[in-house]
Order: sequence, then structure tokens, then C-alpha cells
Amino acid sequence: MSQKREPDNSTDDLAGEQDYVSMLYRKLDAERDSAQRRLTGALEQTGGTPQARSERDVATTTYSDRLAQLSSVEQGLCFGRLDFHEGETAYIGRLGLFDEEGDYEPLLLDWRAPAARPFYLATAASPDGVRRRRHIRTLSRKVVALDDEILDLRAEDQGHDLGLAGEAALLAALERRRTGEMSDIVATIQAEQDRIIRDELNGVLVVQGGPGTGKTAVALHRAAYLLYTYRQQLATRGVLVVGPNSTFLRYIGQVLPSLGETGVLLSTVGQLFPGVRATGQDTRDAAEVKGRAAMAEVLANAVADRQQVPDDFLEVEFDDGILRVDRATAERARDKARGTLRPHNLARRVFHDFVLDALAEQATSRFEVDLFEGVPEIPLSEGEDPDVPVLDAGDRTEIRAELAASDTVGRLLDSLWPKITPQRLLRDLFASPGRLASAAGGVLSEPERELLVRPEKSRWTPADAPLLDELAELLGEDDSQRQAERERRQREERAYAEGVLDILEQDEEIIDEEILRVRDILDAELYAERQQRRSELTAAQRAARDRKWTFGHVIIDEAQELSPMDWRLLMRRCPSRSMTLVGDVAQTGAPAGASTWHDMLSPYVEDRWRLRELTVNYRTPAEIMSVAAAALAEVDPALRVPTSVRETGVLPWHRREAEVNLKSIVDDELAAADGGTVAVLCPAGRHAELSGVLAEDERLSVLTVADAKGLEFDGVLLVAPEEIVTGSPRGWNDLYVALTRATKRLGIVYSGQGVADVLVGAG
Ligand SMILES: Nc1ncnc2c1ncn2[C@@H]1O[C@H](COP(=O)(O)OP(=O)(O)OP(=O)(O)O)[C@@H](O)[C@H]1O
Repeated sequence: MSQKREPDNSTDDLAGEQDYVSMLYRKLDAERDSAQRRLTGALEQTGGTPQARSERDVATTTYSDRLAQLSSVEQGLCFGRLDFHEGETAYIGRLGLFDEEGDYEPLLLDWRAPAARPFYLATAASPDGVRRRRHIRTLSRKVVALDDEILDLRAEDQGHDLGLAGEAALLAALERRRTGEMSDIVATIQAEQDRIIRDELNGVLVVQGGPGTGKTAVALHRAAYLLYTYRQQLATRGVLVVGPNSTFLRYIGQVLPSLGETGVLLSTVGQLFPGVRATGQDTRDAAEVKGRAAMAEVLANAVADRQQVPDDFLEVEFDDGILRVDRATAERARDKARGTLRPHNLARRVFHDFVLDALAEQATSRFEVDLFEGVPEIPLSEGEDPDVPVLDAGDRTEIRAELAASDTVGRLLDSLWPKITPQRLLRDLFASPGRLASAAGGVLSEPERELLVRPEKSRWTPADAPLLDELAELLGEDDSQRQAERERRQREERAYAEGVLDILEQDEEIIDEEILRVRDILDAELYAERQQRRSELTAAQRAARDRKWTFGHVIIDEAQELSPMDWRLLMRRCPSRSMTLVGDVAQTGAPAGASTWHDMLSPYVEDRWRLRELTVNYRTPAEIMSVAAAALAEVDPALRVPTSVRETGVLPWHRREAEVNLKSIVDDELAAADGGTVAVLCPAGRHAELSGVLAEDERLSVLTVADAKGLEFDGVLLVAPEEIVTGSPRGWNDLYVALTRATKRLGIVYSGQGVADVLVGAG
């Protein structure tokens, strides 16, 4: 590498940058005051017409959003500076600030703006006009350090071959103690990461990278970048970020708000079926069966099983007589209803109508016979047609309406083709070996079906959510009334949106970027949609409540863990297939997860996806990675671990369980972490026991490997790796995940010999 670091941090340099940074903070304060004043003004207005009230709501939400954004960028507002050969200078930070008194010159470039890009990409070989890149480190509002790089090919080689940008700032960031919450990496994004973050919006982008290569960080920064660059396109539909479990979502939860973005829905797949909380847990084997693509067929069969015909006939009392639905009539009705290809609950009306028609026909004939019973035959007069019905159309309609209103008839129809919810159907299915045998007989073996059987009142599990979603598609929902109501509201909103746009045009004082953009680009229709979003809920909040919501972009972390049924649900949420999938197929632990990207994606997009790879490990030091490499070789000898950025000089330690007191080792590790975090990672079978024994400390977590996925800790104590390996067909993958969670220290406590033989010699 050929980027020279200049001696820096001279008092003059620091003072100069402090002046500039202080000016930026004054500007930020002024913007905040102005947004606060506007918000207070909007809140103080009372009364007025419904339109005026709605306009006030829009203003209130706009200014609140802006205030939240301005507050979120307080820490590290400005973190970089570029000096170009022509003498120009640009400052880079978390949001854009402009000089309103002087021609709107940028005082601070948003990191996502195209002009800020050389900060992440420029190298000595390809400097893009940049002479010096400076990282500005701040603590609160004080400039504490500067790291400079001169991009000059003639400069002496610095000895690092990973092509890192801003190496000193990067290493300082990586050395920081972990707090249990992920931080943003906006000041030190590396070139290979930047290219992924700014990749185009459309299509399926797959990001493959080993542990610690920044996949999660990149995925989140990409969400922020896309929202900035394609705001108009994405603001109404929102962005969905999917993670493997709620611990992980809590871990990453602060990153997007710290980048000023709140309109993103973070969710697990298990949370994506509104109204259902998945608090139960499946066994590994049950989860695997539920995740199979074949479950789609089982569910379709289970729905078909709810569309019954009588063995022979059914009878129903009506108007002091008996009417009959025979098998042939019910079969014709069922064929007609199924022939519409509508979902079950919508096709139900077709079935019911057909049977009602048949019953009405019977009732009418019977009525006519009754009418003439005992009446002497009267000869027809000349020209009279003997086949003209005695009852006219009005009479027939009346009889049919009476049948339709009859409770007994209704019960009969429902016994053949009931209205049913996904929840009801799935509960009934899993509670009944008979129903399961009927729906899954040709698809699952008996032992596999037995894995699914459970009491009716069992709690929902994460693997149930995709099944419920599939059923919701198969069953459909008769929401014609709700639809009409929604359309009426949209018409009203569009009408006053015209008025709101006029008012925004007239408000000469409105200067913030958001509003300028609204005025420039929105037409009334789009504005109505946005206004609805603002005045009620954010896109993310609305999406969380609406199963049929489709997102503008979907980002999936740990994508290798998803089952085929999970994929079916997620693909429904993103018909545009504008998606970013990040993961590592060497870390797959879930029994229904995939081993290749091709297997995962081909059912949905064939080979229309683009692959980008991350190759540098920012988390785990080289000493620990050499142990992890031995585990990875057991997964597949052809796989290679990513290259670590750091060496710490601290070797992993190995002990036998019989020789140690776990409690005191944990205390030692907590002390060694020096205020940082420590995790005890153990096989699932030992989790309850270990969580009970180990002292409560907010810096300590006791976790199974599945729950530690995606997380990191300063120190990791790995207990009984043998049981992790034997506990699952993907045991070595799980062990590889466990070994790569530490940022500084790793200790392994063995309970047997086999795994020790592999790992001890390696590190
Ligand atoms: N450019 C960067 N600057 C500073 N820190 C970085 C950078 N890239 C990654 N990191 C840090 O490295 C660590 C690992 O990143 P991350 O969790 O995103 O990796 P990952 O690829 O998702 O890992 P895994 O697959 O093991 O879950 C995090 O602490 C992250 O903040």
C-alpha cells in the first residue's frame, strides 16, 4: 500500500479544525432552534376546519421528524475532511449542512452524497483528485485527534496489504470496548464495503462474507444510503430489515437511528405475521419439517380438506319441510368454486350460492306441488302453456332470500365450506393426527408428521409464521368492506392534499431541505400518500400491522438461516425483488437453512442475482481466527477464513472442564475485559443450568450458539464444544460461529477429547 500518514495533531491543526467543527455545531443548533420554533408554532394552533387541522398535523410531523434527525447526528457530526489538489476542501459528516447566507455552499457533506464518495474510495493509486484524507475524531463537541493520509504514490509503503482507508481511525474504532449495542461505522467504511452500500437499488444483491467482515454493518448503512438516495421511491413503501432473532434486533437497533433514519422496520421472520406473537419454541427437527417447501403442498391440501361434500346427502329443515343437498350437487358446487381459482374464503360465496340456488329450486318445486295438493284438475283454456311456472320470479327471489337468511341452512353450508382463519386452520391441523395424515399423507412420513402434532392451545413458534402467511394467501380475506372504506379515505386525502401543497408553496420561510424537496417533487397524489403516512403512522409502523404490505426494499441479514417457507413469505413482501441478502453459507446452523446461494434463490429469481464478497475480518484477531480456521476446515477443507485486520498478541487458552471452576474463570474473564462484554457460549442442553449458576452481571451473557449469531463480545468463553459439534448435523458450522464472536479474548473449556484434538494444535 502506498498511502502515507502525515504527522498530525499539531496544536494549530487541532485548533483550526475545532473552529470549523464548532461553527458546524452552531449551525446545527440554529437549525434545531428553527425546527423547534416551527413545531411549537404548529402545536399552538388550535381549532380550525378539518383541513386546517390536517395541515397542522402534517407540519407537526414534518418538524418533529426533522428535530429527531438533527438530534440524532449530535455525536460525531463531522468526521472527515478531503483536501483536493486544486486547493478545494470538503468536510464530511452525518448530514448535509449548507451556508444559507452564502449561495447555499455545502458546509458539511452528507456521507451518502456522491461528492463524499472519495472519502471512502480514494487511494494513492486512484486518488480521484484527493491530496489528503483526514479523519477528525471528536468527543462530544471537542476535536480530540486527527488522522491524516497523503494519497501519494511516491510515499513509502506502509506495510499493510489490505488496502485500508483511514487505518488509524479504523483501528481505533475496532479496539473500542463493546457495549452490547452495535455502533455505526460511517467514519471508517472501507472501499469494498462502500461499493456494496452504494450498489444500485434494483434486483437481488447477495453479499457473501465470512464472520466479522461487516456484513451487518454494511447492510444497515445500505438501508440508510438507499433511503437517502431514493427517498421519493422508498419513503412510502419503506424498507424492511430482517434479522435472525430479537436479541440480534436489539443489538443492531441503534445503528439506523444514529444515522438519522427511523423509517425502517426491523423484524424477524417470526414477527412478520401481524397479530401473532411467536413465543413458543420448536424442536430442531420440527422446525426443519415446518421449513420445507413441501409444507406449501401440505397446507394447500389442508385447505382443500375443509371443502367437503357429503358421502351421500345432507338434509335441512326449511319452512316445515326437508330439503336435501346430495353429493352430486355439492361436488358441482365445489368444482365451480374451485374453478374460480379464488382463495378459499372468497370462493366460499360461489359454493354457497350454487347450493342455495339448488335448495331454492327444490323449495320452489315443493311449494308448487303443495299449492295444488287437493285442488281438482281444471282443464287448460285455449292457448294456455302447461309449463309456465306458477310462482313468478319475485316469489323465487323471496324464497332464496329466506333460505340465505336461515340459520339452519347457514350451518349446513358452513359445515361443507366454512369461513376459516389461518390461525384456526393451523391449530386444527397440528392438533389432529387424522387431519395431518389426510393433508400430508403423500408428502411427509409418519414420523415426520408426528413431529408436528401438538395440543391445540400451544404457543406459536417462529416457524409457524410463514405457515400462517401461506395459509392467509390460500384462504384469503373477504375485506371488500374495508377496501371501500380505505378508498373513500384516500379520495378525501387527495382532495385536501392539493390545498396543503399550495400552502407549502406560499410559506416563504420554509427553508429546511425536506420541505424544499416536497415542494419540488411531489404531486398531490403522492403527497396525499405521504401525508397519510405522516399524520397517522410511519411506513414502518403501518407495514408492521399489514400482512399485505409490500416494501420498497428488503434487507435480510443472516440470510443463510432462512428456510424455504421463510423465503416464500419474504418474497411476497417484496414483489419488486429489490433486495439485499447478506450472509455466510459457511455459518449456516438452522436445519432448514441453505448451503449455497443458488439453492436459496433459484426458486424465486433463477440466476438473476449479483454476488459481492467481503474479504476482511474487522472483528476477530488473527490469533483467534487460526483456531476458527481449523473448525472451518472440518466444514469444508476448501473454505478459507477472511483475513483479520488485527493481531493482538493474546493467544486463545484451552482448559479441561474437570480442572476449572467455571464461576471463577468467568470472573477472571470479566476482569480481563476491563469494562467490556463477555459471553459464555454453550450447547443448548447446558444453557438453563449455566444461566442459573453464573453470577448476574450486565456485561455477561450466557447464550446458545443460535442466539449468539451475528453478535460479538470482547471476551468469549466457549464451554463443551464437543456437545456443540455432536448436537446438530451442522455442528462444525455452529462451532465456527461460536469461535468467531470474540473481539479480543477466547477461552475454551473442553468436556471431551475429539474437538480438542482439532482445535488445540491450531492456536
Ligand atoms: N469499516 C469498518 N469500520 C469500523 N468497524 C467496522 C467496519 N467494518 C466492520 N466493522 C466492525 O466489525 C465488527 C463486525 O461487523 P459485523 O457484525 O457487521 O460483521 P458480520 O460480517 O455481520 O459478522 P458475522 O457474520 O460474524 O455476524 C463490528 O463491530 C463492526 O462494527
